[in-house]
Amino acid sequence: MAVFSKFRPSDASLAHFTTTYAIHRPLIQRCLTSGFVLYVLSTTYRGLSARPSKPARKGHKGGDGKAPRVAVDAVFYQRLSTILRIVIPGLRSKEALLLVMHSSLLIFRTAISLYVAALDGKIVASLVRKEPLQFLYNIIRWLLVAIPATWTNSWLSYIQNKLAIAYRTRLTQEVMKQYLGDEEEGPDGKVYYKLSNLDDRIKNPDQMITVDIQRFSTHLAAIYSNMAKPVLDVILYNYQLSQNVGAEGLLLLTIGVQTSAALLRYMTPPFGQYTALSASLAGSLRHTHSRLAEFAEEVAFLGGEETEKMLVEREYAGLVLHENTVLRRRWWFGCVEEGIIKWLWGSFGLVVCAIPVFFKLPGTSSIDLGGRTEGFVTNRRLLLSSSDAFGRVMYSYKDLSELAGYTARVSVLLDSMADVRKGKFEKALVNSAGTGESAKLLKGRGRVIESEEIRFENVPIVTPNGDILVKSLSFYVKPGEHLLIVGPNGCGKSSLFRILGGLWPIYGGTVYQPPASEFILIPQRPYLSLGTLRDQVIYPHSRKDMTTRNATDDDLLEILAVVHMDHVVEREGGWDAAKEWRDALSGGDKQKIAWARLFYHKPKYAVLDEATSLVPPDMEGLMMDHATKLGITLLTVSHRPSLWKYHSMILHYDGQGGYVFTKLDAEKRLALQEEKQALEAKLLDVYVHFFVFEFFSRAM
Ligand SMILES: Nc1ncnc2c1ncn2[C@@H]1O[C@H](COP(=O)(O)OP(=O)(O)OP(=O)(O)O)[C@@H](O)[C@H]1O
Repeated sequence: MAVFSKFRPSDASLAHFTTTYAIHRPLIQRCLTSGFVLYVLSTTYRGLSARPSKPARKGHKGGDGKAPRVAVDAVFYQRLSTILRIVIPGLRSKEALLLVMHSSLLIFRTAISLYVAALDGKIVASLVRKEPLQFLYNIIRWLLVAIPATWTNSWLSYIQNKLAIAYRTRLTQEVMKQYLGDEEEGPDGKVYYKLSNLDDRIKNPDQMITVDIQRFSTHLAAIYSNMAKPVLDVILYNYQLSQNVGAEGLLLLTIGVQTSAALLRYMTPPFGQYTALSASLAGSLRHTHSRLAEFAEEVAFLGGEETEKMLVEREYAGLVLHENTVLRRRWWFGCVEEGIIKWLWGSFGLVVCAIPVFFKLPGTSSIDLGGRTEGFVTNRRLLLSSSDAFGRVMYSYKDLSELAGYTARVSVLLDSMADVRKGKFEKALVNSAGTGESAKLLKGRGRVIESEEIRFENVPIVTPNGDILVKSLSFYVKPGEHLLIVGPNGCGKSSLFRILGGLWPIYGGTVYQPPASEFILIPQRPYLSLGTLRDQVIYPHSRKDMTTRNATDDDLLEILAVVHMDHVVEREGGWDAAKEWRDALSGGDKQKIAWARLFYHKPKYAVLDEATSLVPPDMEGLMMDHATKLGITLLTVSHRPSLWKYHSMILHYDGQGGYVFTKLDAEKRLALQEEKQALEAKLLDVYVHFFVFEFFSRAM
């Protein structure tokens, strides 16, 4: 029933307006439709462009100790563009090709949906008109269109997942390159060490590299189809709709939808911030668990279960509290969102679909019941798809916020690594570090010069938190002149090796040292890698490196025989046996394997940090003799006097910031030590006699 035609203009001007409008309607339609397209594009652009971020709420601190500043703002786009350059390195890259394929499929799918909407209307119209042949023909078209439709959907999901994997691979490769360094990495490397020891920004790089990068990649791959496709859909469906119901209806619909959408956007909680905080809290929980697994034996012997439980529960409670808060916000937001997107917009749509049924639009011819039904069904389908697409644009803002959260995590990782490589650290310093002479010293930088011998000239020993252990240290080690380093606990003996190994920054003076490949460190608890028994002896060499240097398994067996460990090859199931060697070998055996590693590599210098503390004295002598026989110069930290005789120089820290560097006469020093011990024993004897005498004389 065309109600519109029943209205009679009450005066001439209205009649004139209606006639003019009818004449110019095609132009008005075109203007309104183009205006609509521009409007959708500009609102989408504004929706995606930077907006001022809300300040982080009080008490919401990231697990890494900083309030996460996460929002869809300029910082986010700047971070994202940096990461995009990594994950899509060029227009000819595999990722760019996948994106082009993805976009083409998205357009193809929208075209199919438009065709299906029209077909749906035709099927219902043939039912209303009672045309069985037409109905059958349309059903066959329906079945035929299902073939490309299903094919496209499967391809879309396949390519999206491939994109996620490709992004993840690029990002992981880039991060690993920075984290573990290139092959020719100089002293700028060792980022994996510096990140956790010299900088406070990253608490759990493992979680960031394995979990956060994966989530970021999945979100980034999804966000493209979640945003690009709906925007395209909104434009195409609405264009088609404006042809069917008139652009005027579309204008009204747009005003209604945009007003409610603005309200919805205003009410959207900061999901990006929540995501970053969740990832950070989950990382802390994981870190606490992995520490427990790593130190299980120590905790078990100390009976620390209750304390560990408390620590894990505290981390878990923090995570759950946050997740529950997010869940509650998601719940009410879900209600509002569905109410507006599904129900309110649904009603707007029905009203728009009813326009051509109740009103005869100027410039259109009258249609029968079948035609009206066909128009209604097609328009309704278009509207449902369009509102669904617009809903997805709205939802994608939530996705975009979450992506902002993961982008922030990945960026912090990349930025911290870049800073650490440049020697810029962010670490809480001791109070004294900020004042006077200490502050001046911490601003300085020393030099490293490659040399045959080791020589420190006026080098300060400073811990990563700015504690100055020794203001200016000078000593040298010439090839063949073994150095013994002694001093009280915590005075900086091992720190010296950290400076030598390029792990700690040099704040002054000059360090002369041979390249890192000419050093090997044996700590008290040697590192055993994942891999075979052979890998433990030749670490960090690979089997290929071993073949290159013409070493065979028999040579390795001979080396193991020196440290009385040759029996383990048979006991453990051969050279190719792979297990968790950290648990399979005893403390002393681990030290012997580390010594075997030293004998395999035969470096110029060996740094021994309490490296014989767990082996019997006779074995200790054997190992030291063999090392000197191989021409290895030793830098030894040890509290055992039995090792003195192997060294010709001594560096003695006094624990107060001072030190003595001099020749070591082991015999004289031992004699003095014995004399000192004898005097101490005599003194003790005198004290005991004195106290016994005093006690009895008072008692009498
Ligand atoms: N990664 C680090 N961050 C901050 N301070 C550190 C770090 N590593 C070591 N330190 C500090 O540096 C100081 C010297 O440590 P170092 O390991 O050199 O002592 P040491 O003389 O070898 O002692 P010990 O004989 O007990 O092994 C200690 O106070 C220690 O707390």
